[in-house]
Amino acid sequence: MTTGYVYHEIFGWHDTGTHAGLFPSNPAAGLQPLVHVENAETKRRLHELLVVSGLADQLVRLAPRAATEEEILRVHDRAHLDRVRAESLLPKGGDAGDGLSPFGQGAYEIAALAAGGAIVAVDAVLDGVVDNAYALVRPPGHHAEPQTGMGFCIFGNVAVAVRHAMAARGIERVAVLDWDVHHGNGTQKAFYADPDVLTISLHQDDVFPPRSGYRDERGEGAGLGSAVNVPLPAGSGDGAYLYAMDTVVVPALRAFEPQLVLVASGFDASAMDPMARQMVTSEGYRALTERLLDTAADLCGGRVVMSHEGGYNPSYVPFCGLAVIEAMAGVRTLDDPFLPIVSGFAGQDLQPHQREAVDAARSLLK
Ligand SMILES: Cc1nn(C)c(C)c1/N=N/c1ccc(/C=C/C(=O)NO)cc1
Ligand SMILES: [Zn+2]
Repeated sequence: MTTGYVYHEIFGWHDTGTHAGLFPSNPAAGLQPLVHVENAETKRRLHELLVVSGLADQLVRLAPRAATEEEILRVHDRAHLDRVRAESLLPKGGDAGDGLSPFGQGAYEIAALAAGGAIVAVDAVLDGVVDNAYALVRPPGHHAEPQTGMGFCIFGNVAVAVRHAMAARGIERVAVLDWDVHHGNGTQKAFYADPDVLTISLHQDDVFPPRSGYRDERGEGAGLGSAVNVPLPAGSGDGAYLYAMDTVVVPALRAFEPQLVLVASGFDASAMDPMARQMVTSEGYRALTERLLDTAADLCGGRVVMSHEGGYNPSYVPFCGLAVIEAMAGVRTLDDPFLPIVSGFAGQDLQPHQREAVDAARSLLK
């Protein structure tokens, strides 16, 4: 398999600051300047592991380009784009829109490059230059809604790439699988009334955005049934995620018959992530990827494009990302040294209450 890879050092220059919008340093209250979880380090370390493992040499390097205004406006309102661009001109930057997502000067150009990176990956797959592709972009995008950024996201990278595939490349049906541990609310909202875009989100139940990603969020109007949500209980590990993949995601994809599959690929469902309480291991991510690729091979010539989202443990995200991209390229390089620890956690296998949660989601499939 030939796998495309998008990365650019400037993604590491996106400045998310030291206050996360709500927690400015306050010595009298014991608050030190924050090390923001959404920082460059985790993505840089994944990139460097791809290089050091030798896997990068087996990937087709794709240079990102900036998404144009027109491409961003296929998903976002003019007001959102203009506000981000205006605040991005300020020396101290601004916020993506929810007050929790600060950014520095020049963030507009970096966010446009992230969305454009996902577009470049889609074009390389649709042009047959590569079989599949991974866009290691930053800032993430899956929380960004048409009218506002949110949860560290400025523009909906995946949503912009979906609209590009449909408007500029004539693709008629696109499926998005979001395995980031947080609900893919932005992508869901962009296509909630669109029957030609299937959005599937696997996420820890009710973490972020608050009260978002419930099973009964299934789409609206012509789009009813085109959104699938699988909220999973805290503590869900490889067994629960693979059961959800096998009994909900794969059947939904087979029924929808997409011509292209995008993945909002976050690794914050991992067993070592600070932002949630799931237990997925690198081998769990590898198995999820293999199942997805097998399904995509049957449905759409294996056309799968992944765009990086969350994932905040700088030691473990690299090995989770390595496992996914190895599966995409069909090779193995370095073993995950943390695997003996995390795979040994009690409860990695499917638990009754997790089976019930997945079965409840499956019962709502159209
Ligand atoms: C709610 C709420 N209220 N307050 C006061 C705060 C500070 C709240 N959470 N902020 C969050 C919590 C989690 C994320 C995860 C993003 C990600 O990794 N997505 O993939 C972003 C912001
Ligand atoms: Zn996340």
